[in-house]
Amino acid sequence: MSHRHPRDRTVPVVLVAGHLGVGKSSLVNHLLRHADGTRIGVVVNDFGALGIDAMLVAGQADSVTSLANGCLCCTTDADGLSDLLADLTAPATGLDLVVVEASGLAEPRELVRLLLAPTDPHAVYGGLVVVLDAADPDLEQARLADLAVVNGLDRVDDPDAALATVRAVAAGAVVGTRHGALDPALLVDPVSRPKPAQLGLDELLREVDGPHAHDEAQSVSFSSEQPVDPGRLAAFLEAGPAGVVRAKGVVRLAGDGELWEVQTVGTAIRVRPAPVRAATSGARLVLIGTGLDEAGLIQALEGCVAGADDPEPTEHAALALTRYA
Ligand SMILES: Nc1nc2c(ncn2[C@@H]2O[C@H](COP(=O)(O)OP(=O)(O)OP(=O)(O)O)[C@@H](O)[C@H]2O)c(=O)[nH]1
Repeated sequence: MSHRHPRDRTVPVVLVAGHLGVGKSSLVNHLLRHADGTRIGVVVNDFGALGIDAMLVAGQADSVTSLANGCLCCTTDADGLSDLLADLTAPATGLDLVVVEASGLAEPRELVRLLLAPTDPHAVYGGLVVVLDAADPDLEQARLADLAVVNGLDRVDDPDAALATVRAVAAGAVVGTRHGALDPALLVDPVSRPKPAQLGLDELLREVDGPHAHDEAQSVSFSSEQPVDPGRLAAFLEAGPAGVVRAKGVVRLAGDGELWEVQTVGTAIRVRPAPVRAATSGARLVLIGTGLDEAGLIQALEGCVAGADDPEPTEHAALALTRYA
């Protein structure tokens, strides 16, 4: 995305929700510690609850704490949220991801509605992450999630059974964690920035953070010289392919021949006209997640490519996908 004009730059805003004590702060702290070059803005309603490591904190001004690794942490209540999000996603802040920890703010559903309000040109909805207790997952919340994080797998006898219970009801992606150790790459593309010669504080903290290492996100890349069938691609994305947390890329649609940018988080799909005429006659897609069946996913995507035997697309065929614009 770095080739785009700053006006085009959008920052995903991810909402983290879940019951009291389920591991939301652990997850947010893990993201901050493992941010590497990615600049994360965190919105909480109380710094104390987050308990950011003192070592990570570089400076504090009123309700904003700037962390030594370029991340920012802010406090607000629900009323101040939209103004704060507009500030945090403004190009001048240089943030790559904003995470809103929902505890105590409001109902997750309300917040999603607020985040989806298209008032801020730089913010894009990055998905609802619901943290669940592996020992007693709230299945109602699991249904709402774009990404359900089943945390506390170290505290249950049968982690696979805990994951299967959630997978049975979740529409979006499901990932298991211990101590909130979620790979940030599941939420945002890693950004590499020049590193100082010294170890950063986040790196130092990570050295002592060994047991909470995360399962690395995987990616599967697909490309085709031929355009895709919008209906089949939409059905593939809507089904929430197993293990896929995010998908992104550009696709040319059979029929109208237009080029679209596609981004998904769980089963939340977003498309927009590709901002740059990307040099593809067909499709380039990357699927990001855990436990991916590469061969199966490639095969499924090959099935979305328009074939010579397909009937002529109707005038409205593209709507199957472009209705998400
Ligand atoms: N054993 C174990 N403990 C965990 C795990 N995740 C979090 N904890 C501990 O559980 C407690 C609560 O975790 P937090 O991350 O503060 O939970 P929270 O959801 O942010 O809590 P609230 O902000 O109070 O809603 C802390 O003492 C954590 O260290 C886990 O996967 N396994």
